[in-house]
Amino acid sequence: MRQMIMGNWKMHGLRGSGERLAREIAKGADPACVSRDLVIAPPFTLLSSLAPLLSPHGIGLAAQDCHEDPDGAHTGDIAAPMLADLGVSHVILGHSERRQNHHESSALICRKVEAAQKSGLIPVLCVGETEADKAADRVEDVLGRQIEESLPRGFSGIVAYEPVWAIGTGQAATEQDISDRMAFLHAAIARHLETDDKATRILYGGSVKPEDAASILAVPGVGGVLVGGASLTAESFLGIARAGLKPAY
Ligand SMILES: O=C(CO)COP(=O)(O)O
Repeated sequence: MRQMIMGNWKMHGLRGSGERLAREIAKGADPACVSRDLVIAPPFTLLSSLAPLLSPHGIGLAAQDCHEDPDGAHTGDIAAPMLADLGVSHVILGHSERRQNHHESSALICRKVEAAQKSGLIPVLCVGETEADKAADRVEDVLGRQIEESLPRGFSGIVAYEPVWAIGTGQAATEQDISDRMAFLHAAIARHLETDDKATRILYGGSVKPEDAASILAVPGVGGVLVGGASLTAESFLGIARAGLKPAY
């Protein structure tokens, strides 16, 4: 399975700076794209202007959230069909910043995943434990519950394992921890969906940098990485996209 390098720009980028960054990534991306799938998730405001800059280079376009209904009286929200209409290919759902800042429950996230799939978008469902969960030795309980409650039965998409304590802290999880969590998540997803153990691509996210990307991407079971801060310059994002690849460019 091809690995995916996904950049989550979060709430960063005005038109000028966002389009400039997308152009720089697109310019350097073609050789890196040969063996990995690249996807950029800018804020909603940049989706339509980035679509024609990224798609000719085979780079996917992701939104960072969507509403669970296809339309309706929901001031300020964005529906999945609106995203599909702009040429969006993926949507990040259940990111810990939305679970925390917007009190999103796993049940709500599950409905969003279903809405995304119905519109032909590929959901990227985020799960991850907090520092307190880790300290209380309940990581597998928390991850297992998030999988059970956020993944609809007919799930067809990507899962991202993002330990909350690793996000934006500069402290990525260790390779051993990532390997253990990948094995646990692959088994939990397969059990829940009654599929093959390795059928679902699982990304790792949390302080991924160009320097440690090659070793993280080499961990068994890792289907790619979801990158926050280091996706905000072309140099570091492309450094991660190329990490560990033979220099055929
Ligand atoms: O939240 C993340 C990606 O969705 C990770 O963010 P950082 O790479 O900045 O830690």
